[in-house]
Amino acid sequence: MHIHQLKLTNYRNYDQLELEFSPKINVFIGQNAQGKTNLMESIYVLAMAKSHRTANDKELIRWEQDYAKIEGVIERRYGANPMELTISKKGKKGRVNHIEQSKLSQYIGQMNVVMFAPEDLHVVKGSPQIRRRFIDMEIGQISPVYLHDLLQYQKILKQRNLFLKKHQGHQKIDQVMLDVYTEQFVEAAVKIIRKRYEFIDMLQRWAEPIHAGITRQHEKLIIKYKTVPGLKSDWAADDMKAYLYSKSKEAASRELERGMTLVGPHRDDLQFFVNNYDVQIYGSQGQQRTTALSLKLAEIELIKQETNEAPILLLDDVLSELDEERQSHLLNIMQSEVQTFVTTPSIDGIHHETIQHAKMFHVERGEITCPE
Ligand SMILES: Nc1ncnc2c1ncn2[C@@H]1O[C@H](COP(=O)(O)OP(=O)(O)OP(=O)(O)O)[C@@H](O)[C@H]1O
Repeated sequence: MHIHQLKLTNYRNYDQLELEFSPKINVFIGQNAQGKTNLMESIYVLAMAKSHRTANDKELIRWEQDYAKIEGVIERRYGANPMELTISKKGKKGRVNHIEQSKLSQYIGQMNVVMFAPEDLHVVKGSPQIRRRFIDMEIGQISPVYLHDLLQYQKILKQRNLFLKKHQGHQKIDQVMLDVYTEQFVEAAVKIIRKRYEFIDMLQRWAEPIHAGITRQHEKLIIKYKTVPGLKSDWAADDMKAYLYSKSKEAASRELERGMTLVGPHRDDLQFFVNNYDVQIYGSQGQQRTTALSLKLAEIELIKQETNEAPILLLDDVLSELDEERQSHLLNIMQSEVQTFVTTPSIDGIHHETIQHAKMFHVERGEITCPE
């Protein structure tokens, strides 16, 4: 799959912009704060209806404007597919083939992107929140219904937390009401946990050989999903629900003391092991980068497997952060059928071959020019 045309209206520092891309490699060169990340973000938002760097959609609208619009023509195996996303203060609307989608979960998944930005290098070392976000965004791409389930879970969690907060420190509470909340909570939580187990399992299958390849067979990468302690991945859904219900019951008095839900997938995490030691604690910076790179490359393969088409790869300011060997692993991918976008302040630190056949663009103060 590749994006052929992009049109931006009132998006961040772009007033009006129309571009045509190469189906292979596109390189955007520009100084700081000129709009390189904004452009990459717009392609990501066109696919995901969500930014990778902010949860506040209003930030995407050009200052003093009422709405932002991103339009793109996506070339797929079976033909061209126009997509359009409008972001206004009232919300977001997505169109595919000029038809408005009643739900954003129907819109997402039509176009697949993999973003590799400097913050992804922190997926190993950073907070659990970064890793949960990573899992959620990736599953969302291959299974849009997951995003719907996740929203549902967050809604129920919020209601249960409100109840606990309201009764914080109270001796007497409406036990029947709490049980109702807990039942709904468990039902939604188990859906999330099962999908995450499934995803991590697939990711592991791709990431392990990729990581071994990058490290010339010196390192074995294991990804471990940390969810509710004691819960087992091979249990049937009903057994998981019964277990989570009993764990919630057990935690109820502590939850009432603290005024929040203490057990559930909102506290999940990932752990990465290289040759059996925890990379987060013992890994060198280089090993953490290799792990992040293996995860991204695995994501590409996983999306290919699930959708039968290669996703679009967005490399925002990361190439120069990787040494020549790691760059060349990305280079191999870029030279295959993956359309790639690269941003960089200068081409000096980038492997020469990578950009030899690329389409080059210059970014300056919200304007993009293509010298050819
Ligand atoms: N909603 C907005 N409306 C107008 N301008 C915006 C908006 N949001 C961000 N900007 C401007 O966009 C510019 C930042 O662009 P961007 O983040 O793409 O930088 P960049 O070219 O990737 O540079 P760097 O390499 O430093 O990340 C800043 O000048 C910022 O003020």
